[in-house]
Amino acid sequence: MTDSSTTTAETLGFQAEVKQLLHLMIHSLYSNKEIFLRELVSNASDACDKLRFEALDKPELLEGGAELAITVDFDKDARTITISDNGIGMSREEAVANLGTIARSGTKEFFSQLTGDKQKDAQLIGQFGVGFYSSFIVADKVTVITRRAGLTPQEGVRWESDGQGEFTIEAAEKAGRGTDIILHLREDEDELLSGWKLREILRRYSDHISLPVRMYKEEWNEEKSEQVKSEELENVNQANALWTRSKSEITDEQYQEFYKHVAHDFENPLAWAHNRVEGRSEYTQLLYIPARAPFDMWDRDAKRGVKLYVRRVFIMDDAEQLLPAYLRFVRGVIDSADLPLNVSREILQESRDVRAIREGSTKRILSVLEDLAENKPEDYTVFWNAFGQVLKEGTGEDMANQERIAKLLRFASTHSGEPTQNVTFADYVARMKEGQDSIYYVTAESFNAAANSPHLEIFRKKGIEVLLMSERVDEWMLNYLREFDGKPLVSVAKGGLDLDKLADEEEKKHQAEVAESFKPLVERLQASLGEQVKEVRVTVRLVDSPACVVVDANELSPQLRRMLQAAGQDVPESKPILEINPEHALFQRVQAASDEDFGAWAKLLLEQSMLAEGAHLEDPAGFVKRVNQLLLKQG
Ligand SMILES: Nc1ncnc2c1ncn2[C@@H]1O[C@H](COP(=O)(O)OP(=O)(O)OP(=O)(O)O)[C@@H](O)[C@H]1O
Repeated sequence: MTDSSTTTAETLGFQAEVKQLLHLMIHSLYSNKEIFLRELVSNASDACDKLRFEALDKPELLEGGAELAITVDFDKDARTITISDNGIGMSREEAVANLGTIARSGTKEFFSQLTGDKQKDAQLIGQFGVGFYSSFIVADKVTVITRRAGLTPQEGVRWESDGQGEFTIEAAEKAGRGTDIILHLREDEDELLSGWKLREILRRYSDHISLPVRMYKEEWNEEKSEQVKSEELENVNQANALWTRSKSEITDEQYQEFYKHVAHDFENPLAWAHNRVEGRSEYTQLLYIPARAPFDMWDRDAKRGVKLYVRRVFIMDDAEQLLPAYLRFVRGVIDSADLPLNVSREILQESRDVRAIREGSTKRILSVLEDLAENKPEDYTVFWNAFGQVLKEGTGEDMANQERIAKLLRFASTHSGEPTQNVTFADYVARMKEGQDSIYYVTAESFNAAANSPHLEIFRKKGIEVLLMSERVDEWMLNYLREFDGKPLVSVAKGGLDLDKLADEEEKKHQAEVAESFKPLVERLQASLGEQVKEVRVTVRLVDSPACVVVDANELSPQLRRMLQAAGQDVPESKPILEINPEHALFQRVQAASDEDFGAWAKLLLEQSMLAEGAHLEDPAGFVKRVNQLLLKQG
């Protein structure tokens, strides 16, 4: 029994984002219009993969033919191109959901980024993936006739739209399962109505598809003096999965096209690794490093991971267990010879074979990145700019490979003073001063805050390089990454800086004298600030600034504390240590102040040090009042 809603014709509206996508795509992707065929053949191939997978449990789904294939045909008189597959097909509900909406996380945010500038938007749209909707680049009407595998011929569905904002859907009889996509070409697209042209596009874009892509054979007809189609189908692609071929038979272009298919990207990848692994676990990997981050990179729920095949049979997209999360930018295929065909996500989590694949693939990707960094530094920069922040997560997530990951990191530093992240730990170590045994860094909310931190003053004076870190992930990374090459990573804003080895005798003597002679001042400040500080002491860090705040070496850095608080976490109370530079001219004033003003000075020194460090003051209005009070005393 079928209810009326599944048999009658209905006109439905596209989701607002689909309308927007269609409009933008038609206008910005026109110069790339041939991609429609790649997208539709790609979908057809995915539909066959899904059927093959579902049929593992329900072989009856393959009724009427187990040989899966894609057929491309054209009709000069009707001015149509038809792409047919005998894959999984769609039910009425699926057709409405899949061909009328975009069901992907982050879609709204994505559309809000579009600027109206054709070139920029074309890039963004490419990044988003246009899929089925790319049909409307060349067609002014698209008809889809589809039947879900397992349903009867009467339960077919006909979907049609002119891409303007609505589509109709109604019941239709369809003899075989699968999907026919019929493109009614726009007026100027007649050049596509040619067997030669379509074959050329298919070979270029779809040669790697593992299923046969077929077209009707054509022969030259003397009488008509034109190519005439015969009844016989022929394959136009190689029809064996690209990763199963041997490397020497595959051109760079083929690798690149395959990447576009698996990654739904428009741009070429930066690098790839193609290997057959034998031994404890047997599998083939074809893994790619993209050149740019997908729009939903930072969305934790976004799909990620590589496609899993078992002995050429597609099992699942986004098999995130096959790679650690910090390599979630990697795209590609892993084809295992060991896993059972009915493997589920749950089984993947437990499987020893999967663990072996994950370890092997991780090592492989790290080698690709090392190779890129060494031999193609410009490409590595592209990679680093797109994915550096994600890779940093690996320092905590993958302790076994921490050292290798650390070598791949890039930082901004006081050496150039530029925000560009291009300094390696090895560069830093090579520039370390005589007697310097630590790698120094500062963390702050922004590059400027880091670069202007007062904590850097003594390092600048002594010409010691400091790494400038301002990404959220840095604090997290520094919790795990404690040293490089046996040299500890030390925050310039934490603990008592041990710069002794870098100071000459005279300096040391001078420091001791200063500390001694300003003891009463330090005690007075301590008494005035009381519970607000943990300690007041004379600094060795400052040159130009009067004071700064620091925390003990074992405490959370103020930057991390703020991040945790912003994320709603309870963090234990901690009081700052106020370090003063008593030789700064300001202290003449402080020393000379009346008892009443001294309190204001003490508080002001603490507050300005906290501001410089990036903190938000508890009582900003009180701070302003104190500044004004003391400014007025000047005259
Ligand atoms: N030939 C087909 N057979 C069965 N289902 C299909 C077919 N073509 C499209 N679909 C369904 O429509 C959905 C939407 O397709 P569309 O091409 O817009 O996006 P996609 O392939 O999921 O992703 P992308 O936009 O990245 O290509 C697919 O996920 C699939 O479920």
